[in-house]
Amino acid sequence: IDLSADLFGQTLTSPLLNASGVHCQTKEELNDLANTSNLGAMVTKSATLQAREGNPNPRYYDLENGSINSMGLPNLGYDFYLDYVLQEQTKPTILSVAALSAADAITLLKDLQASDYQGPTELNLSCPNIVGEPQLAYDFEATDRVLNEVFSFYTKPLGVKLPPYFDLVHFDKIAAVLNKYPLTHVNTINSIGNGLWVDIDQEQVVTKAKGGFGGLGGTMVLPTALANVRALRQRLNDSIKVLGTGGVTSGEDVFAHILCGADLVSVGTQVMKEGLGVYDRLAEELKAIMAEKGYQTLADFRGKLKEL
Ligand SMILES: C=Cc1c(C(=O)O)[nH]c(=O)[nH]c1=O
Repeated sequence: IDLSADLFGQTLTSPLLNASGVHCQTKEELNDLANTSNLGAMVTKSATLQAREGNPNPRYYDLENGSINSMGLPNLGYDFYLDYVLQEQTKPTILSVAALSAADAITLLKDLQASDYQGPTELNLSCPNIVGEPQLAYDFEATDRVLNEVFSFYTKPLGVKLPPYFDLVHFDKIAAVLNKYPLTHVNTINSIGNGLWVDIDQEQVVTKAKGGFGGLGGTMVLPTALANVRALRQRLNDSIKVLGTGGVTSGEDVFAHILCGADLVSVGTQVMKEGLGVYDRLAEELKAIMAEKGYQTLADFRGKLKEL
């Protein structure tokens, strides 16, 4: 059984990654990822031009069937993560970047274009937890404008992190925009934005920022994640890879993401619940499913979801 996968020309021993934001903010956390078996590649916490504290605590809450977070984009700043991927990287790494404005995104990517970094970058267009800021990728015209300007100068490998869409016309619209650009990949989904959890005993919300509204992850988002992976795979040019993120807690979930078309699969909430050992479990479970079904490689079943 062969779990190898390709990350923009780099061969990975496993198709599994961490979801940006989970266990990837500090040097210690990034080094943990580098030393995690069955984690084929890793993604940094989305970096902004300036370091950020993020939202006040409580800002992450574990739920029976997932998680809710309003972290607020805490990160050590773009310079730290650029230095990490240039100097410290030992495992294939995707540099995730974010911006609070289109202007900041352009500034950051112009600097990255001028830097020695030649590796993959992921532009996060979907952070749901910046007070007062919309999730850019829900504005199709704005997304088109930003990507048009970015690709007027950026020539290195670049993908985007997308929010979940919930309307087939929206899948058509975002795919029509993305297919205009030489993107390496889309990573779908980010958390389902602006969910709300209620603590019945205390009769109050469980996270502080935005009155308790936050991004949802974990088991509860799996059907939405699978739909977005499938819909975008069906609509995007073959040259654009799909990284499936959302709701993975078992080898079956990894299998489902790949069956829907995912080239690679990221895991977030379940790492928060189970720790980095989850990757060994998921790899073993996936291999057992493949053996049971007579599949040797991921390509044997990738994208082959049958309809009725
Ligand atoms: C980059 C900010 C994000 C955050 C955050 O830092 O609040 N949480 C998410 O679920 N997704 C994000 O994209």
